[in-house]
Amino acid sequence: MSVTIKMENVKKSFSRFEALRNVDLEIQSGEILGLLGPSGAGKSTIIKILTGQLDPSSGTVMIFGESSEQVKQSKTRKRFGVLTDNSGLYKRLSIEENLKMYCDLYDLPVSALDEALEFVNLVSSKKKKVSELSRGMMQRVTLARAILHKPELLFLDEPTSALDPVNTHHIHEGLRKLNARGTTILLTTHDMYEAEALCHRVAFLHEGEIRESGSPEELKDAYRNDVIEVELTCGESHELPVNQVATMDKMREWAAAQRIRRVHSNEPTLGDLFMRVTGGELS
Ligand SMILES: Nc1ncnc2c1ncn2[C@@H]1O[C@H](COP(=O)(O)OP(=O)(O)OP(=O)(O)O)[C@@H](O)[C@H]1O
Repeated sequence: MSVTIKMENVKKSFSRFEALRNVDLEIQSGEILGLLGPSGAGKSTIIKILTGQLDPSSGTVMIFGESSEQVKQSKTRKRFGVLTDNSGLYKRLSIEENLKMYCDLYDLPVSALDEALEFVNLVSSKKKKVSELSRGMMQRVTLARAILHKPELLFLDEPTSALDPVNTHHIHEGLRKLNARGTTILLTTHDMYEAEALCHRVAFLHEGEIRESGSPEELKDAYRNDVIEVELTCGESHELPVNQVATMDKMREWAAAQRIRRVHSNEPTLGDLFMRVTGGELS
């Protein structure tokens, strides 16, 4: 595995406000990394810096082994696909006409358009004008545009925030397939289920700093409190340490008297970790 993205000591200030304080982030090729954090944490700022829409105030940013300055001058940007909230679509044109323009720009066959529309579940709506689309449809068109040229690296700023569960599932399947074909993906999300379902690694960003990173399993292990919660039929609830003889004795006693209603493992969710890392500022 090689390193696709490397950010070292990256700071970004807007006037006197420090949006990014000291970001170190590495993404390996073939990885799906989820950037999690409350509103205003700096997630979009990181994506904008990586995609050349903003310059960092200091620090180094390397993508495919090139500095962010070199990337701006080279053809490397064609290796990216980007989805941000800025759609850049022509409202008076249809979905198909908009995407056709991008096919021409990237010198792609029209078959690429159909494949991308299939990916976002919009084949039957391709004649619709962009001005007539719902927010979720618009989001899917911008996603189709981002993957049209089969990029090696995909930046997705909240890719499913406006989607219903069926389309979210469809997009997740598509992203997994793209990743299986080798696409590296950096996505931001507020949806902890999405993070857990899709990401090999997650990084928690808070107040412009990465506070924790690792695979969802590693992070949950690190924060696990080794207790089980036993709910009894009388309504009482008891927390007991796992792997202790006394716990097993108690469980045996309750089981013999048929007093156990439910047993919970108390494994923390990514949502629990988010709350701990960010001090409970869910957005
Ligand atoms: N162009 C700008 N000028 C001034 N401040 C900015 C600018 N862009 C972002 N900020 C500030 O930087 C901080 C980080 O913003 P950013 O958009 O990166 O957050 P975010 O984590 O993506 O939030 P959200 O989840 O709400 O999209 C915020 O406090 C925001 O107000």
